Amino acid sequence: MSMNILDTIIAQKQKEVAERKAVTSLAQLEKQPFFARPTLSLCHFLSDETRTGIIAEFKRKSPSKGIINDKADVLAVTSAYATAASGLSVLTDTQFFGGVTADLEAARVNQVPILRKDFMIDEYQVYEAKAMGADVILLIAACLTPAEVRDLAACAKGLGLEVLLEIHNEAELEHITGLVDMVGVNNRNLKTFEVDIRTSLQLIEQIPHTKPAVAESGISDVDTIVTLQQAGFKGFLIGENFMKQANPSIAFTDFVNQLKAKQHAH
Ligand SMILES: O=C(O)c1ccccc1NCC(=O)[C@H](O)[C@H](O)COP(=O)(O)O
Repeated sequence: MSMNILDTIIAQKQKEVAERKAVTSLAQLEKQPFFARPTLSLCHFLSDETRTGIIAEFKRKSPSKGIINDKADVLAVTSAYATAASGLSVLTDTQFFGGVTADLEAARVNQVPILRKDFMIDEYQVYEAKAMGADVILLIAACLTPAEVRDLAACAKGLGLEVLLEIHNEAELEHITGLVDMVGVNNRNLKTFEVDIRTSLQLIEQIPHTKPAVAESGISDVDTIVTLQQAGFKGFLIGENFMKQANPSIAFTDFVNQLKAKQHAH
């Protein structure tokens, strides 16, 4: 049977996690400076109407696009994003996305919630997320069973982290549990890379109203945000649209100004 990109990423994660466990124990992670810090609530920031609902992602490269931006400075870019974003998303996967733990640690100077964007398969990674200063973890339904989602979410909640569960189709709605704080709908099919905003619009009706909904991937214009907002989405995860510009900070600020003008006109 042929492997898709998600299978390849997960196989690599299993190897990496085993290697890291052999080097750093949970007790050592617990002693790291950020481990004891009180976390910020992304749910709370998403409901703050003085912010935009945008979760702005620092993303150097991706399996679907290759290099997006290998020059951007993580501190400068995330600090610009933090002026109006409701949260930051920082990729910590190295092989497929060019991210590193130090990116998230550098972004931590910002007083907005940070999502550790990675492929979580083991409680060890949840401890790592807390140790590097994250506030939220991502659990991807496409690579976890409902029982694994429950266990990883319980571990996250025990450490004071919030959980964003990512789904992509109706069948994955079954992964939603009381331990999940927010539900993300990824418009990118992680197996084929096809992006379609209609995925979000089709699934929103079935997401419980108690869980803020986040539309993810392929968002590149303010009209799409307005459409998604009208459908009920509270969060908008955007990576490539800003990162592909030579200056992602300026691209973000221009986008926010356009969004405010559009919302003012409605
Ligand atoms: O982006 C990819 O190519 C990708 C491939 C395989 C698994 C995950 C992938 N991306 C993760 C994401 O979901 C996005 O980084 C995130 O939603 C932002 O998307 P975009 O605004 O389209 O960069």
